[in-house]
Amino acid sequence: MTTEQAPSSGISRRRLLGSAGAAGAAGLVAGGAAGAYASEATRDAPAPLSSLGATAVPFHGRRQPGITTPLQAHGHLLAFDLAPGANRKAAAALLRRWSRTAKELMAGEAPPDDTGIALDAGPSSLTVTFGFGRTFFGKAGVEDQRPEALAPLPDFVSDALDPKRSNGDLWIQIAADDALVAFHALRALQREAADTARLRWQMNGFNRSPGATGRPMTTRNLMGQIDGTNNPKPADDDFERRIFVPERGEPAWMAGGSYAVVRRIRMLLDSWDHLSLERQEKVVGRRKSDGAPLSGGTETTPVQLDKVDKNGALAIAGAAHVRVAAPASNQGAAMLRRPFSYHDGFRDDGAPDAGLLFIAWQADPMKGFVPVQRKLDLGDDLSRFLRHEASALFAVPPGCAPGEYVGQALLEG
Ligand SMILES: C=CC1=C(C)c2cc3[nH]c(cc4nc(cc5[nH]c(cc1n2)c(C)c5CCC(=O)O)C(CCC(=O)O)=C4C)c(C)c3C=C
Ligand SMILES: [Fe+2]
Repeated sequence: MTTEQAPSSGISRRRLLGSAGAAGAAGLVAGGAAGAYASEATRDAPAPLSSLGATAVPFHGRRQPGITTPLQAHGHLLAFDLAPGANRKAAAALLRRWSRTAKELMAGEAPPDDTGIALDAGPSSLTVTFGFGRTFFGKAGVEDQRPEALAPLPDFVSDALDPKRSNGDLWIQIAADDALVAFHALRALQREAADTARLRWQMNGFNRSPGATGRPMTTRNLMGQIDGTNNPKPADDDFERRIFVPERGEPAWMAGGSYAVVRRIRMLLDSWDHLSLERQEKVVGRRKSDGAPLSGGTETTPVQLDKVDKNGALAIAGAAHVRVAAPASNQGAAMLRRPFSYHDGFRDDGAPDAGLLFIAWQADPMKGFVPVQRKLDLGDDLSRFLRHEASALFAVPPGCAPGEYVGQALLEG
């Protein structure tokens, strides 16, 4: 992952707290000299933010934030449909509003008419990422600009998709290390959709909070596995080529952008939890405790798919998830997986409605998600414990420069 995050120098949202917040703080300590001193201190010199709160990710840049940004603890995925009659001009105005607000919120600044939900907090690594779904282009009158890569994903045998929670004209991924900061952004952006776009679906997810483990670690999913180890790394020679559309790519407005495949994948946790540890590890091909491949070594040791044990059996079984999903088994197909776990209570049958909001980033879904999912669909031991319940594909344009908005080259090009 990149190191694009930096502690923010600004505490502008906290300064905006102003006298109302200070009066509240004073109320807590009213009644003596110490109280007067505390209220003065609260107004003029707020305590420094923790590094978690102070960390800001830049909104402007070559890439949109939220793709190579280290995973945050809280995520919201929102899909919108354009309202009837909303045309290209209205869509452009919406993207301009959304981009301005995203920039302010990511810097820890309060937008006009602020709801106050995130008062006191710093930017907390907030990222906001915007994408366009296949159905956007016809409605906005820019059909000729629709990328070929946005062709509908093929059907997969294991699909049990809910159309109401799939697809969408516009997509926003919001993520932050503070739950209130993330919800604050969601509320601000949803209010700004106003009459131009209506919410189609929303999914809420989470990851480990920074600082929860003794040292920084790859996150775990709800099956208890360390998940994300063998992701392409920004330092890899072919990282840019695999994840981002090349500068001379087609269509021109997508150069430097990426494609996000979003799948809501429910885990059959009751069945999974009944498997022995040995069986669980065989299904994945890695140790549960530390994520080390069953072919030996530690978490980061390269997987040896041809390694055999003393009995001549493959160390990583033929249908183990890491074998079937590996680039070596899929003519080099690779994607950057950047998921959130989710838990939406319990189903009528008593099973947890929980799993993974799987988000895969790639330069071309036909060279990333599609071939790998086809292979998994046919013979992956892990798939027996998964249900793909919703699916979407979005074109995520490159980042924008100060004064511009995301998608400007599409909507004004
Ligand atoms: C189509 C792509 C993939 C889907 C869908 C998918 C679902 C899924 N995966 C896990 C858990 C793990 N996946 C791991 C590795 C891994 N998974 C994919 C692809 C999909 N996974 C790839 C390309 C890889 C890397 C393979 C390799 O090159 O070694 C792992 C191992 C640790 C890691 O490398 O991240 C785990 C664990 C779940 C739970 C899941 C659906 C809910
Ligand atoms: Fe996987």
